[in-house]
Amino acid sequence: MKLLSPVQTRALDQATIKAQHITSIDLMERAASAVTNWLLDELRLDYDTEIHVCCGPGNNGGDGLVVARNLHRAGYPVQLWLLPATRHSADCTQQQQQLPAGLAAQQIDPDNLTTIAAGAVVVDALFGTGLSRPLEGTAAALVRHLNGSGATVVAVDIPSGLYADAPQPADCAVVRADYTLSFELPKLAFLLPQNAGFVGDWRLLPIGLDPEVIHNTPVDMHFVTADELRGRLPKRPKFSHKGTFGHALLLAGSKGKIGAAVLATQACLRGGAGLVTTQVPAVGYDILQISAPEAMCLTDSATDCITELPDLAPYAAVGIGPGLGQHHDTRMVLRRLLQTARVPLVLDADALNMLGAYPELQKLVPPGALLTPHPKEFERLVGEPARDDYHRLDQLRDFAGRTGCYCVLKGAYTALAAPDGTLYFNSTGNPGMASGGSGDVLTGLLLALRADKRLSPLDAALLGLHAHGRAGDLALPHTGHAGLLASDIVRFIGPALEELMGE
Ligand SMILES: NC(=O)C1=CN([C@@H]2O[C@H](COP(=O)(O)OP(=O)(O)OC[C@H]3O[C@@H](n4cnc5c(N)ncnc54)[C@H](O)[C@@H]3O)[C@@H](O)[C@H]2O)[C@@H](O)CC1
Ligand SMILES: Nc1ncnc2c1ncn2[C@@H]1O[C@H](COP(=O)(O)OP(=O)(O)O)[C@@H](O)[C@H]1O
Ligand SMILES: [K+]
Repeated sequence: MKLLSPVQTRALDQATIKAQHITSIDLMERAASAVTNWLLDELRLDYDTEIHVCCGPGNNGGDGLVVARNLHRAGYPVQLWLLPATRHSADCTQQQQQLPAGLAAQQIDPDNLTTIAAGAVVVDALFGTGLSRPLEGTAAALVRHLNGSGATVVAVDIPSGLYADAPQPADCAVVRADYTLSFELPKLAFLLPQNAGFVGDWRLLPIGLDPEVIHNTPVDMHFVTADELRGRLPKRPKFSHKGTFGHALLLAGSKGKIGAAVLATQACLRGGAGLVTTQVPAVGYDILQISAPEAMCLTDSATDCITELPDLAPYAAVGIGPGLGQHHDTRMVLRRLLQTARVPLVLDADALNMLGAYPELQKLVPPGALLTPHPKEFERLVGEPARDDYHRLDQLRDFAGRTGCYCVLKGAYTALAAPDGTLYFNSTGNPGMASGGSGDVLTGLLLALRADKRLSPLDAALLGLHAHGRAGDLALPHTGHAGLLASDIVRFIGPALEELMGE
């Protein structure tokens, strides 16, 4: 799915109106019907629930007016509140004029805000994507009042006061919604941790926006869904053999962190690599051979950390990082690897930390490599803390563009920046995955997909990120959130990949 800017969203509305020979009011009615149906079917409004609909002066307020009208006609006791404003959008004005006689709109008075019961439902239709400055005055007072009420708040399109694709100045009034009901496509703001407390649980409601216009709108950000990836993982041909899918080499582990090497190795095996060889320090030999008998094991001459780079000739891709440690000799191995590898690389964890600590190493990273930092590792990599989540995305794009690498930023909606600056947000995964080892599993899986010559670097990364999160989602019913371990993710990599396999 494309992530559109507010300007592009407006253009899409206009193009839809033109292409479908409808009016802007028709589109507003569609949006409001979708919201009304969600309130009735999903939130299961009760006839005795206290319901407040708060409307602003623009088309977001217009949506709210229609929701209030729909609920009123369906027999629900709606209290309708209007934000005082000097100018209203034409459609908002028209909807106000067409309110049914029995539904009185009341002006919001900042000095006398209505009491809202904790069990009430509030529909926030104050401001949508037309927000042009932080909320102040009556709007800000109302928002703070709503946020302190304990009511269930349902935001229409976007929580009022939140920008769709830019950061807020600190301490602005922004609605803290329990649910955000947006139309057709998600907004960048929904995907960033700093906005989680505002956006709540977000849903997309289809309103028939023109697919051709969406298709033709150029964007540099995507929210990647299962539908878009399904079929992009090639099937395994009948006469395939272990050489067909590539031989992956993994350099991982140090004393006390051989588990990271085990998890990454298991994930690489489950990710479909034809052959997997893992090099571990001598201390890891028995552990790896016992826990991943399908993999071959190279042992380093050093006991506790990796100090030798094997001959790379047999390998289709090389991964380095999980549990590696940052010993001087290990750093020399990383340097040699970066200098000599002619195959796809996956760099994670301590490999990234060493790139951060030694910028001269960073210059050696070959274009096309795949890097998988979490936010702290990414900060070390770029050597500068991000001001906020938006700035961090700018840094991510800049890093990918500057180095020619594919760089991941791990999190709830893991982002991937391609060298051309395009951002892809992953849509799978759950908070049960926020525990040690999940990232090691991702590295192993991505390594397997990078070793498969049939896949482009971009597809390998997108499929791997998706399947990793999906495997976590498939594991969840068996483990619960707290009980979800990285090894559970490994167990479900196979089924997750199977869902993406095409003809
Ligand atoms: N395709 C879609 O997404 C559709 C969107 N519609 C709705 O239309 C909305 C966008 O409507 P508008 O463009 O009218 O935008 P808004 O409803 O957000 O209102 C913008 C108006 O508020 C004023 N304003 C902006 N920031 C303010 C502030 N901080 N304090 C006071 N006034 C402020 C602006 O000057 C402008 O007059 C969407 O969010 C959505 O709810 C639907 O009606 C139809 C379909
Ligand atoms: N709340 C979450 N929702 C979805 N995925 C998550 C969440 N928290 C963590 N993950 C995923 O789990 C992995 C954690 O990686 P990382 O932080 O490197 O862990 P570790 O180093 O312990 O293996 C990442 O792929 C991340 O996207
Ligand atoms: K809103």
